[in-house]
This record gives sequence, C-alpha cells and structure tokens, in this order.
Amino acid sequence: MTMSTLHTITTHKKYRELLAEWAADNTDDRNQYKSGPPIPDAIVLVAFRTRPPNDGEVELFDAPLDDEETDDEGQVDDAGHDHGLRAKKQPPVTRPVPKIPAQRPPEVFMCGVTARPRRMVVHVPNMTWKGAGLLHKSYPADVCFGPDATNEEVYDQTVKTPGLIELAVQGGVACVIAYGQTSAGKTYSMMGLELAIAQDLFPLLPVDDTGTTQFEVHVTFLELLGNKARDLMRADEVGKNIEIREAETGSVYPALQSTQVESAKELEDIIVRCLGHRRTAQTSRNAKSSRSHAILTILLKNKTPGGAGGEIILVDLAGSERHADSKKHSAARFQETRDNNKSLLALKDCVRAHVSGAALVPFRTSKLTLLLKPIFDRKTSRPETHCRHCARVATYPGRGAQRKYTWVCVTVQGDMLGPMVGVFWS
Ligand SMILES: Nc1ncnc2c1ncn2[C@@H]1O[C@H](COP(=O)(O)OP(=O)(O)OP(=O)(O)O)[C@@H](O)[C@H]1O
Repeated sequence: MTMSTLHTITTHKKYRELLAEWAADNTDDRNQYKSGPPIPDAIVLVAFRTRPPNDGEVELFDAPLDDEETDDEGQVDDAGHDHGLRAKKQPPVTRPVPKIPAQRPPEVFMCGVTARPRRMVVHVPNMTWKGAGLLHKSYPADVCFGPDATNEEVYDQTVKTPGLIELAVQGGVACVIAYGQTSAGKTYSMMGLELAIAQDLFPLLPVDDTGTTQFEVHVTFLELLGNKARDLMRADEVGKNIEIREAETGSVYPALQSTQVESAKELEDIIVRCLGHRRTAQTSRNAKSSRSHAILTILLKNKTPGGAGGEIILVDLAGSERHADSKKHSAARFQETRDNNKSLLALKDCVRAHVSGAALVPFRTSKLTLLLKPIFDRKTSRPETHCRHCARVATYPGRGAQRKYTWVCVTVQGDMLGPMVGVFWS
C-alpha cells in the first residue's frame, strides 16, 4: 500500500463509509488485550502494534482528494464526536495541523490498519466493476495493540505475561525483536520495554540468606549498520567499528565493553545514554530515523557455583524501507537502506528456518543473524566462559536451556505486516 493509497483510504468518502460499515460489523472486544486474554505458552509470541498518527500525518490523512466533496461542517458521528475528517477546500499546506481530539476513535484516523484481539486487519482499497471497495486482510497474531495502547500495556503482554525475565533468571535466553517499516514506532516501543525491564529485573533476582543477590547483571549495547558494528557504551569511541568474532566454543563475541549494573537506575541511565549515541538521520518519513539495528544484551551471571546464567536480548531493528521511502536518499543513505534490507532478509530466512524446525539455520549469512546466534542455534549453549577479546563475562545457559522470543511487529501501513507474518506461518 503506497502512501497515496493510504491517502485514498483516509480521505475518500466512499472508503470512509466502507470502513465505518466494517467497524460497525466488527466490534469484537476491541480492547480485549487489556483484560489479558490467555496467550499460548509458545516459544515465539507474535505481537502487532500500530501507532497514532504524528502531526504531519494527521495533516496528510485529513487532506482532501481533488474530487472529494468538501464539507465545512466536518463529520460528526452519532455520539457527536468530531472524527477529525474535516475536508477543507484549501490545500493542506495552507492550513494549520489539526489537533487530534482525545475521543477520536482509533480506526478512523489510523484506518490503514485496525487492531483486533489476535488479529491485525489491513484495509486495502480495491476497485471492481461495482466501484470502490475495501478488502479486509486479517493477519493472525498472539496479541495486537491499537494506537491507543500504552507502552505499559505492550510490556505487560509481551514481556511480563510470557515471563521473559523469569526465563532469563532460570538460565534461559529471552529475546524481544521489534520489526517494522521505518517510522512505525519500533524505537518508541523498544525503549518503553527496555526501561520497564530495567525496573522489574532487580526485584526478580533471587537473593541468598544474607540478602545478597545471586546474580551479577552485565550490559552491552551494540549498533550494527550493514556489517559494521559499533559500541554504543563507549562515548569516547562511538565512531569506531568493532570486531565480531566467533570463538571455537561457538559463542559469538563482539568486542564490546560490558558494564556491570547494580540497580534499575544505573541500567536505565545506560539505556538512555546509549540510545543517545545511536546514529539517526532525517528521512522523508521520520525526522529522527535510526539508521541501524540496536542490540541491548542483559547478561545475568549466576554467582552460585554451577548455577546457570541467562540473558535478555532486546533488538530494535532498523526500519525496512521500500523504494518509495528511499527515493530522496543520498547515495550513502541509499547504501544504508540496502545493507539494512539485506540483513532483514537474512533474518527472515533464519526465522523461517528456525520456525520450520530446519536442521540448519543460516545465521552466518549476516552479522545481524550471527549476533543473534544464541536465539537461533540450539547448540550454541556453552558453560560459563570468559571472553578473550573483551572483558565481557559470557554466561550461557546449559544445553537444552529454554528460549523464548517475542516479535513486536510495528506498522503504520498494513502491507508491511505481510512479509513478516508469512515467515511465521509459511
Ligand atoms: N505508540 C506511539 N504513540 C505515540 N507516538 C509514537 C508511538 N510510536 C511511535 N511514535 C512516534 O512516532 C515517531 C516515529 O517513531 P520511532 O522513531 O520509534 O519509529 P521507528 O520505527 O523506530 O523508525 P525508524 O526505523 O525510522 O528508526 C516518533 O516521533 C515517535 O515518538
């Protein structure tokens, strides 16, 4: 779905009517996730999220089509709510950005995608001999969040309920990956999850009789642009590329600075500081677009002799961009887009192989998938070991330790859901 198509959906009177009809027929528990529907205890949990429009987009969504009838009174529903779909005769650039009324129903202004319990519905314009129509494509998921969902609700359903922190404390590998098109809200969602994990982690660490915690918490934060990795922790050397090595034992060691943290506050400060070091650039869709993948690893080192340590890996992927998104890119930015898209494809291949139970997961295809080896390669597990190249203490869980992943697929426009969803159900 191109931007002009979205534009068509949101402004064309006929599409609005069709969408309103669909919404009236599909009132099934829009907010069911809030009351916590039972989520299956699967290894992979798939969550979808769509965000509210930003100011510039509201303007775009409200802009009239050339052939649209204008209505200075705007559209007011039966309950008297102004849906913000006022169509004015002036072109959008000449009028101020409209304010979003708080009571505005989500699907009216974000009408390319609608969240329903366990499914994300994408409304695709469709022209037939009968005239304009809308196809409503449904994508199944474990949990879906609409534009009114908060980061707390997303955390609750994607990290807390599946017990990802507890899993890591028990020696497992817990991973959350945010995937989606550029400007969809991945960084916003991941930062929310990271800070919430920082808050909840320490109270969940077991303590001995003397009240001393049994775990040491070590953190690394890496940025990957194409095949070039940087350490976001080292403010002085943020521009320098670091090596990613695979040891004989099978463990992957990026030469990162590992920092031990002892409180939620310390962890939060590191997260905020490192995110500030991330490379961003202005693109046509996002004024502060992250041009890279960011991987935050929280290693839990068990101090009890023989005790299993675990890890939590939080991945904010670079946004996938289509040709239309990258048309105005400089050569350098275009290359970044190509590199990012290539590594996202490699990731997709790995997920597909992993989910289908293939014996071989091609995680060496890209640096991104190599770094995510702990979640793809069941044989990665090694006993506690110290990295020869950096000060990092790597405590991998014993063989057979559990792994659990949450995929937070974030979208603004519906068709980006398709490729990733296909991976899980192919
Ligand atoms: N759920 C949300 N509620 C309110 N604002 C949001 C939400 N999600 C994202 N935003 C806003 O949308 C804009 C784009 O979000 P963000 O930078 O997280 O996107 P992204 O997917 O990480 O993009 P990119 O891949 O280009 O880095 C930001 O201004 C962010 O504050």
